[in-house]
Amino acid sequence: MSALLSARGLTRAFAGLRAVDGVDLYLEPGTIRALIGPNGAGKTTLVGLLIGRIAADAGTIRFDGHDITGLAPHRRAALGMAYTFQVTSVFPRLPVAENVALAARRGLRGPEAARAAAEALARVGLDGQGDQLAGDLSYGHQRLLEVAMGLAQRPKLLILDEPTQGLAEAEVAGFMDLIRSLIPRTTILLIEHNMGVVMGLADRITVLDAGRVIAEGAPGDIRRDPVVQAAYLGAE
Ligand SMILES: Nc1ncnc2c1ncn2[C@@H]1O[C@H](COP(=O)(O)OP(=O)(O)OP(=O)(O)O)[C@@H](O)[C@H]1O
Repeated sequence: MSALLSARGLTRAFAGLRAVDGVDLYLEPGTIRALIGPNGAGKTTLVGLLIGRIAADAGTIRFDGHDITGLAPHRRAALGMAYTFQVTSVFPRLPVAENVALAARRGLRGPEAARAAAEALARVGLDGQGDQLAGDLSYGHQRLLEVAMGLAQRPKLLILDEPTQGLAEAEVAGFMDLIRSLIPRTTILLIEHNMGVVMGLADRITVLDAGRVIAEGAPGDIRRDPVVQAAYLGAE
């Protein structure tokens, strides 16, 4: 099967330090990929390169048949890439439904945007709370709202940066069910520190360390990989 996203040789340095150093990444459609690695490994920078918020020094990125290497973030979004941030980015003074409607209108128009927004809210289970101010939702529900904002764009690829950070145990279980329910329509790239979530969700795991991919494979292989254990899992 051909990759939905393929990145080759992606490189980006900050003040001489290679935050991302010659990374290759291939995402099969309809799968869940986790990106893990110690603090400062380059995960957020890599995602920044994929979505176009950070320019690459070298390397190429193809997405759904297009070379997107030099494309602006909104053009990548229009091709079907959505992402949620590490820090919650909802508009607290707007109603929940309006937050999702705004996100939907980034890529879709009129009645289709309205339909996508309603669908996305229902998908994360917030359809009963559309009239509440987003800022009045619990932290966990705000994180779900963010996922709904990503889904409202009907993305082919949804990138989630530490989506379970700060969630209660019971919320994490619900979140995992939600992510599974998005497959195969949506492909998922997940930056995640919670190893239970990573091992429970990912089809494949890519391990970054000091800007390089040090391992990639199925969860069981990654768990047993001595290089990964030395660099990362052993330190947990
Ligand atoms: N805008 C920037 N300017 C300078 N250095 C940066 C910048 N962004 C990232 N870095 C550096 O690049 C390296 C990789 O950072 P990055 O945030 O991508 O790692 P990460 O794996 O996402 O870490 P964390 O798990 O802590 O979020 C770090 O050494 C960081 O200090």
